[in-house]
Amino acid sequence: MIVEIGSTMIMAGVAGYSYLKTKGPATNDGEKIQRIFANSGWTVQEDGKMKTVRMRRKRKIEGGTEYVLQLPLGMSSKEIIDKQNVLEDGLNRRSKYIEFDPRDLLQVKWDKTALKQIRKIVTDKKIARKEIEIDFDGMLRIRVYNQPLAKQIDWKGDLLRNGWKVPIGFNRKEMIYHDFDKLYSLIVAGTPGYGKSQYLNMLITTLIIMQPQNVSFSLIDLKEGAEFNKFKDLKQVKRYATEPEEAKNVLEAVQEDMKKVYQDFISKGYSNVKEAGIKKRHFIIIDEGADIAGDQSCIDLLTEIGRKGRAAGFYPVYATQYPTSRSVPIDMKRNIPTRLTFVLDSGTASSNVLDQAGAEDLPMIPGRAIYKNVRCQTVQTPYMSDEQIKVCVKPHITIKGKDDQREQHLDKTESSRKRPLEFEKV
Ligand SMILES: Nc1ncnc2c1ncn2[C@@H]1O[C@H](COP(=O)(O)OP(=O)(O)OP(=O)(O)O)[C@@H](O)[C@H]1O
Repeated sequence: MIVEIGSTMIMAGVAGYSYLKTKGPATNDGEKIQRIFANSGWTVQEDGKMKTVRMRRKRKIEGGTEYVLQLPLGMSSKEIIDKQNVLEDGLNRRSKYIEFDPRDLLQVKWDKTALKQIRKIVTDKKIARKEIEIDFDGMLRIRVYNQPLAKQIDWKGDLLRNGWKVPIGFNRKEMIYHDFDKLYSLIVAGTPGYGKSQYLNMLITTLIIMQPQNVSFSLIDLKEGAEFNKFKDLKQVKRYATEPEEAKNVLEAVQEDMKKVYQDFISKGYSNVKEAGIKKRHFIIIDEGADIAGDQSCIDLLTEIGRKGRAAGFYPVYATQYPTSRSVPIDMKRNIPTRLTFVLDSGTASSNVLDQAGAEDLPMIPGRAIYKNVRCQTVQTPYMSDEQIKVCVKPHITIKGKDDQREQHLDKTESSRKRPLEFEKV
């Protein structure tokens, strides 16, 4: 009986499949992509004919399929990348009828649970949402993933690396890192509640664990100290400000320090701290940069630190909830090309940070972000709990207050201190 039901369903499935293939809606993602291009009017005119993309190749990748398409002359890849959501929605579109690919029957074990298994396949298909990534390297590459990225990646000691490499996020294949000694600074943006501040906390803590003797910070927390308060008494924190007026003083002091380091290695005939063998690095971390954006002198200082700081080992990390053309000015972007953007509320906000749309279409998952280092990648940033942060920074708390005390402590050796957690560096 079960066998009879099974064979009838397979026959019906095969017949239905052949019909849909020729007449009905597109049934596989490659066909759907081409159909979306045609239906959305993504075409150009050439010799009096309408031309659209041509599918050149497809290949299996981890967790999905990559489609490689050739664009006709005159079609802009940026416009397509900006409309990524149209492609993603098209690939996730469900018709009213139950979508069932006859090939799914091959997974079914034909016993008394067969109907239950079929129901499960249909339900799984209903709730699964495909995610895509688009790139252009002369060909348009559309990667379609069958499963979404993990919703949480917990921070663990094995994420630590040598040097100044800090984890950015998991991109489905691996954890990707921002190497501050190569890429220097970073702009971080994101609507409240999606992980921007948590990321900054993780970044500070990771740097302290990795380089307790060599790292120092100027922390500017314009959320009235709500975020960086827990770090202010650490010996690595050289300066700390919570008001825009203090922020300017901090930036001026950083500029002075930077000049001294500069003059020091230049006078010895070196062109940067790496060549000079100087191990110290200073991070200027600003949470809610929009609050100083109205003060042009602060923006000018920050832009100069972004430009000259590379050679001197002074690396700014500038974060904002409101990425407008004022809070992320063009000069700053020119000097800080690498960006990390969590969910944003509009394509305009996304363009202000990434120079392209996309962050407004990220799923509303805390920690989900786009990292742009030349090309954009969607990542899930590592989650470090407040408890983990407390444990890791506790051994570094020192007498609070004056800068000279902090500096003195910075110069002391670390040998007598126990590391908060033992981690293996890779
Ligand atoms: N990487 C992450 N993975 C999983 N959950 C996260 C992650 N980052 C943050 N969260 C969760 O989201 C909440 C909000 O994060 P966070 O405070 O960093 O947001 P925010 O964008 O900085 O907001 P605000 O700008 O108001 O500070 C956190 O309390 C945490 O529960």
